[in-house]
Amino acid sequence: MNAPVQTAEARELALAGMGASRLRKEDARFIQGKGNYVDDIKMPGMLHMDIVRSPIAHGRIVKINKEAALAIPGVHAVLTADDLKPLKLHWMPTLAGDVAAVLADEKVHFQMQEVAIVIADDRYIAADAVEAVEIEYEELPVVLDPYAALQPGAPVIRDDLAGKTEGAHGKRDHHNHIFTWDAGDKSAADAAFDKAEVTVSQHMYYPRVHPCPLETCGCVASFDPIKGDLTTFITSQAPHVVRTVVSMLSGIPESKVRIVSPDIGGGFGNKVGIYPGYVCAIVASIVLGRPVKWVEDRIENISSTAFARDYHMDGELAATADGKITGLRVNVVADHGAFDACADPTKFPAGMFHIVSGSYDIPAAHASVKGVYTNKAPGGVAYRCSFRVTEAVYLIERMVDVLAQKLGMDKAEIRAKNFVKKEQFPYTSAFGFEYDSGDYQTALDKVLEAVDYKGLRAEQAAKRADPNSPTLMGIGLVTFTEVVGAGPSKMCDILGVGMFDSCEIRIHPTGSAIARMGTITQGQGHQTTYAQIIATELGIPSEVIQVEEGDTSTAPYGLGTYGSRSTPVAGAAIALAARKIHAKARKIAAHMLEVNENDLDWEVDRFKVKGDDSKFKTMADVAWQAYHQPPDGLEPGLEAVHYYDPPNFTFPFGIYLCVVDIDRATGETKIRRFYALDDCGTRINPMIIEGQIHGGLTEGFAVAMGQQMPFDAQGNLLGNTLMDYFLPTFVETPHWETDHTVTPSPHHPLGAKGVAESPHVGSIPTFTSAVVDAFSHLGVTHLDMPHNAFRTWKALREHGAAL
Ligand code: PCD
Ligand SMILES: [Cu+]
Repeated sequence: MNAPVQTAEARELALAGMGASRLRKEDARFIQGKGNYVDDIKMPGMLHMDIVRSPIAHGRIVKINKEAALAIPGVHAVLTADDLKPLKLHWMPTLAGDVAAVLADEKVHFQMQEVAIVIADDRYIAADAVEAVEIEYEELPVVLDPYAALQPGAPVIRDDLAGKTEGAHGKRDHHNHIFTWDAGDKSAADAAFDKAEVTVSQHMYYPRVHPCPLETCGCVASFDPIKGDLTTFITSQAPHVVRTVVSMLSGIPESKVRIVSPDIGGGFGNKVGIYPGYVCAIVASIVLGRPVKWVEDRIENISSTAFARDYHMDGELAATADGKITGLRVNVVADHGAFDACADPTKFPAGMFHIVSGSYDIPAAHASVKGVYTNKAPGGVAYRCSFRVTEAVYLIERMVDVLAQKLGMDKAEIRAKNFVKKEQFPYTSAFGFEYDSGDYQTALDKVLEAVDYKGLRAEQAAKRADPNSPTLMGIGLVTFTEVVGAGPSKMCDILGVGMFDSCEIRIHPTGSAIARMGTITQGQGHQTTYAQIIATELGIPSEVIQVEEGDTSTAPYGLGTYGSRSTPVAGAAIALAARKIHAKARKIAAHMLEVNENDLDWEVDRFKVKGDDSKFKTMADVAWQAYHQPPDGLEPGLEAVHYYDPPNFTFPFGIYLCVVDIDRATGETKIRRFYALDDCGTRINPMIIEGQIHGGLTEGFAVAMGQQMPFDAQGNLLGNTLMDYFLPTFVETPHWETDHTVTPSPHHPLGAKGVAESPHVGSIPTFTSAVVDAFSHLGVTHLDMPHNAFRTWKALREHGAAL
């Protein structure tokens, strides 16, 4: 009997390649508790580190007494800044061009700052020893408000910068001023405002929040005193960058430093930076010659590792009387805490904030961001957003609503009127971004129809007409554009290393494969989706393609995973590495079939001789040949490496609509409906995309409806536990409806754009838009987040709408 003939479609399905909702390969180990996280790593002779932290937000260190701590049995060392000084490691450079104290040097600048470390036999002894370290402080006045910090007589936060009038990003004009960064054309924007028929302005505060991944930060550092090798397992979203920085700081050749990011329990930007704890654990391992583990607890994570946002924003729009936007002006005061430790591409101290013109064709625009020091923890990371895109999208979407309100126009109508039109792409914004592709109107129409927008507005009007309605109904609409995939090396670097990414693929003789990339999954499912790209490109089933990331000793150099850059950058590298292999495979197949390369057609998983379906060689046949008997003149083996430097960012977009019902008696807000349409170009795994959207929407819900990091007057962070800091569970999380359109990126080899951050960036202003919409008939133009029941109830009272 002949073997069953499989159609091309059947063979394609069997590959589980691009477009397939392939189940996550990583889940088999995660759901069985077989993940391997930093805290699962145990090494022979391993010691444990814990950190002594400042109880006050600002003060001088008068005295540190280690005696009692050192006397506890099992304590190996207590180290302070003075111990790090001879190694010049008591301060370290930050990604933003500032320096940050590794251990407080004479002064503490924020509550919970790292002051000393204790290394002991186990975590419990270390914790006891932390309590036993005696530190005397002389308290200094605390400044928490960035506007107050810029007053002439404000307390000096950074004594170490005394007299420095120049920072990493230009002039400093006050002792607490970090930088002022401008984008766009100020005089053009001013001229638009001078001529405007209508102008609106709005102040808004985007609160300080924390990414709060389930797994906190930590590492296991192991220095081998004999070989001089340093291996560190670390919760890092950018292991290669860590290797470079560790080598630069320690003087150990980069070839002797191995950084491994094992499984990571969520990153969300929190694991991009290099924290004092990592540096201290590495130093401790070098000093003691034994492996040292450090893992933060939840309170340490929320209070001291990177926060996000904390932007005080003023927006202004100029427009014609019929709603065409003619100008945009934005002023931001950015609270960076005590050290400028923002994680942004080097040349962008406010990240990609200048995407602030959004999805709209605005002819003249200017934005200015002023970074300020305060007595708070440093950070400023891209919490599920590609470097301050969240703040930018929030601002423009709020402003367009404010303008619509002033003009009495519908939210959807004013947006459609100002969209960058399909035929305008590639479109260069007033800030200089070249938007690669988009089709906003099609997406908007789809959403408005899906939710019956007219019907919703009619229902809202009826509710408003009824004075006894128990609820206020609000409809939020946001039409956002993101900028992800940092980035072209000519624009984006981290500490001088261009933001390219990489992929290496090796096909084995029997036709299975291993592939390694410079990115690192933290839950996104790269092991599943990357294999799908290779499967489609090379005709090898996803199932036999092993994807490995995160070990600097094996993976090619890459800049890591954040800013939704993996698909736009590494995803392209994967496709192009696969195409190099494909080109070689074609030569081998031609040799095997004794035809010219040009006489071959590629079909799913095989090269076929043109016009003769019976003559073909599959990729598996070719792989065997490559190792068995390659054609003369061709080297054996079948592998390729590709480093991809994107020509541009990608610009995914989305249209989100939210309906809320606010209880007029309690202020409780029910999310009745949330409809999210996303366009990320070519979709690799629709199921994973949907999961990413659900996760990002849930995090957006958390930020908009509950997350905040309030401080008391002394600088104590109130609410640094999960009792207080809002992490929605299944119980609080609304039901999400998802939809999509597909507008491929013209410059990406697969047409794919990043997607993971879109739902976060897009949803937050949608919630605010909905809540404010419920109050808009009362003349309310804006309400700051979080929209928790208490704050919303106060607004109901203030505007005479409470029952
Ligand atoms: N078109 C397309 C796109 C995409 N995709 C898919 O999806 C995902 C994603 O992707 P993307 O967008 O590219 O991104 P990535 O880079 O990878 O990632 C990153 C992100 O991611 C997200 N998501 C997530 N998830 C999880 N689970 N976890 C985590 O952690 C996380 N994180 C978050 C964040 S925050 Mo930042 O860092 O802040 O900046 S950024 C971020 C993957 O898997 C991929 O493959 C597909 O399929 N298609
Ligand atoms: Cu961001």
